[in-house]
Amino acid sequence: MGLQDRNKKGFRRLLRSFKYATEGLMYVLKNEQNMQIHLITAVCILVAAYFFQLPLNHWLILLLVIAGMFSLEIMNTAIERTVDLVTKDFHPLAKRAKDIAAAAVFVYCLFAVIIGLLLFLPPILQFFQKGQLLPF
Ligand SMILES: Nc1ncnc2c1ncn2[C@@H]1O[C@H](COP(=O)(O)OP(=O)(O)OP(=O)(O)O)[C@@H](O)[C@H]1O
Repeated sequence: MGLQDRNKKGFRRLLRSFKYATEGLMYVLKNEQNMQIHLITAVCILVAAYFFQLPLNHWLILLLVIAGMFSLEIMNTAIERTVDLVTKDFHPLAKRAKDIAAAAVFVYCLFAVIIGLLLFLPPILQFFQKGQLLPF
């Protein structure tokens, strides 16, 4: 979209916004190792949720946590690139901004792990108590 189109409204602008958002998503997926790790982890978690036949409300919690994780990593990358745009030199404030953005992802990750344990531990324990080899 040219900068002159910024104030235009309508379906075409909506489509363009979608295209740019997709480009941003593809960039993060291609270039950010952490995002690739989040993606692989999310797939494993969803496969595990399927095998352990988690109830719908647990699926909804998992999906919310995964969506939050992805969104936060994307915002973290946006902040990193913005800081790089402002300065390529070492600057204490650049360090602060990047470290704080990374801290947001870290805090979310910690709570995501706690939520994952709370959701998966009961079915895992039940699975071993039953002495089953496979949960299906
Ligand atoms: N311009 C800068 N000035 C001072 N410290 C910086 C600067 N750029 C990066 N750092 C420090 O280096 C760390 C790593 O920064 P970098 O931009 O490489 O991100 P990253 O940790 O590789 O993130 P990711 O792996 O998610 O891309 C930052 O958290 C910060 O502490």
